[in-house]
Amino acid sequence: MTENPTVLPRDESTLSAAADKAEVLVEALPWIQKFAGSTIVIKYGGNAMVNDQLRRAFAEDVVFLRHVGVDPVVVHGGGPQINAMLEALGIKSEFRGGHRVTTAEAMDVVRMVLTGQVSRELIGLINSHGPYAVGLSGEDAALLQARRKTVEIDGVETDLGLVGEVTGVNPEAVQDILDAGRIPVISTIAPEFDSEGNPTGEVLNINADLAAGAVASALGASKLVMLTDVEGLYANWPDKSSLISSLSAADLRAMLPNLQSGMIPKMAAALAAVDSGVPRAHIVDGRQPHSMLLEIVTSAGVGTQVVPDEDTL
Ligand SMILES: Nc1ncnc2c1ncn2[C@@H]1O[C@H](COP(=O)(O)OP(=O)(O)O)[C@@H](O)[C@H]1O
Ligand SMILES: CC(=O)N[C@@H](CCC(=O)OP(=O)(O)O)C(=O)O
Repeated sequence: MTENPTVLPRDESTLSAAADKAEVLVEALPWIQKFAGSTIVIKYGGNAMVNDQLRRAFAEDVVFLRHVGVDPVVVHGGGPQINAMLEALGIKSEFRGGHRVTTAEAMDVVRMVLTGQVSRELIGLINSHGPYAVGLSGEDAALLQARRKTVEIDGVETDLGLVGEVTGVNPEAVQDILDAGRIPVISTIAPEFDSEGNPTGEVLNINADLAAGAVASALGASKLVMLTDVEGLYANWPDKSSLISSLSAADLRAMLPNLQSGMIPKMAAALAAVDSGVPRAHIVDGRQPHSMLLEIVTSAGVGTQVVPDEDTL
């Protein structure tokens, strides 16, 4: 007995739309070949997590990368989510030089929101595709070590409370998770160490961009991609016509003293990563679904990229 063949109606436009989709897949091939087997650190900023559609698209992109042989490492922020919780609890907080001045009271909230809320939600979304994501904070397996950070404001060294800068990364903690075929999701809380290298027993709040830069350097990542709530770095913020598509580490170093607010740690992190051998750092618009995947697997560079000086000679 023969089955009747199924005949699907096809018109020219359906066929051409299908061909367009195939083009996109084929365009991805050289990029997939280039990055298969390499580590890409993705910093997912709190401002790029503003709705369910974006969060779901992010999780899909990360799982896609993992399935085409890339080792994605997620370092997440959560500034707006911390703000909301501090406000609900009536705890005041302010930013200096792009960092939250963090009191002991605020630190408890930062730790709770980053490790107990933002990280858990992200892990849940990624794991809706399979058992991939494993959460860890900088406190786990000695992943991060930190010391107190101060910032210079108008020539004055200014204290930030329980805010840290990363002094060491233990990449094995992350590598073990990657080697098991899973996706590490990192919250940026770190134990404090004194100048003799002994733990003080305190934990510090680390800006997620700076932590992502340090993790990318320690892992020898082939890219650092930072998702935020602007298209990229503007030369004359807030003039939207001044978006920079590519700049060298030297150009960025010259711009750094004049940057403002959240762009200070973000671009410092991009520079530190490129200076320590990460071949590319990208700032992409996390408000556009799949912007991260587009940056990695297409030739249509989106946002701003920072390249080592030798690449521009
Ligand atoms: N030169 C600049 N180019 C782009 N954005 C800038 C610039 N200077 C300051 N900003 C501000 O930096 C913000 C991004 O930093 P931040 O709020 O810390 O983002 P995230 O939470 O994604 O880390 C932008 O929303 C913008 O308001
Ligand atoms: C010291 C410091 O500022 N820590 C940040 C940590 C979270 C973060 O960096 O979140 P985004 O990436 O969403 O900005 C904070 O408390 O907001």
